[in-house]
Amino acid sequence: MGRIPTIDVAPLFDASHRDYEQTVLRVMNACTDIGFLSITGTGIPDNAVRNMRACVQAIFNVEEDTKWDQAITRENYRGFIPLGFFTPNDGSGKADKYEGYKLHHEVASDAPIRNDCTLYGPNVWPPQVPNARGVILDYWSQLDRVADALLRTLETGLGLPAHQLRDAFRDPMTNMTLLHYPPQAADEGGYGIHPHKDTDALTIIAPDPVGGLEVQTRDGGWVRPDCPPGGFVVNIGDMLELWSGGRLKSTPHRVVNRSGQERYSFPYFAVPRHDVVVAPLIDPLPGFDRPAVHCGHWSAEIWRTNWPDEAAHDATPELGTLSD
Ligand SMILES: O=C(O)CCC(=O)C(=O)O
Ligand SMILES: [Fe+2]
Repeated sequence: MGRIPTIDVAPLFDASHRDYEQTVLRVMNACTDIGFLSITGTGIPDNAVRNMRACVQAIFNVEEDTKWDQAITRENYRGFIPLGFFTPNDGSGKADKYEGYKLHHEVASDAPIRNDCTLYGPNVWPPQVPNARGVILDYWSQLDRVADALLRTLETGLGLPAHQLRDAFRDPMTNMTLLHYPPQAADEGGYGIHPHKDTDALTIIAPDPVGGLEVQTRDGGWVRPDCPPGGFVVNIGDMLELWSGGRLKSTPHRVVNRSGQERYSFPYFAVPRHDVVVAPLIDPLPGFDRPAVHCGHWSAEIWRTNWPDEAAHDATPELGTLSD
């Protein structure tokens, strides 16, 4: 344990590929070991990522006032999260050194699913960057395709019925955070993002070449993914850990931007439909005992407890915490 492998996932898009089974095994080994992997061979064109990065830079390259005017609200977790808007939930009171822009799976304002769960809806697209909607939704659909292939891989690897995981992602609560991390001085404490586990099922990130993502090994050290240009970093979140009864690992990670340059990131967080209840689909590992998570309730609690004056209570799902 301790190494983040790079895996060519091209065979995973074709179950009859002669390297399909071997590639499934390699992905499973990474996900049951460190819980992180770098992937190549996704078929995502380089210019989709390049356009996305330019778009994210343009979104943050506006007056500070604009960001506060278009900030997220308690009712709608979409739009800017200006620098220092939230303090981390670890009680330290130290704000993470990033600014963000929150997006969710795009749903039309008259879509029937909004009657079942009010968290669904259209995104707030930044009016200052007119091509943002097109560029981001194009990139998003590419990642939907990659996430689907990875979920099929995990179905195979865990011995689950075909589609058992993938079916949970029809009308998903998948979301994305656009992130801008200003450079941190060498003697400046704190984090871009403090150590945490992802609470979703699966995260996919196009790493910024300036670096800064660090992943905890089981012996407590920190390693950096060595992701080749054009590749993506994938990690298992708490929901897949729970579904797999503890076999797939949700691993703490953090961001420290000591590159001296601006860092931009846009993680895609795959989250199931609102009415999906995540619970082990196979016998849990000995000692793995966690309550089931209702995705709609979980999402609503994430929205609510991000506000520093909102406390978690007994019904708040136990996800993303570092104490096991
Ligand atoms: O910016 C990154 O590379 C990682 C961000 C992250 O871990 C998160 O948003 O959960
Ligand atoms: Fe994360």
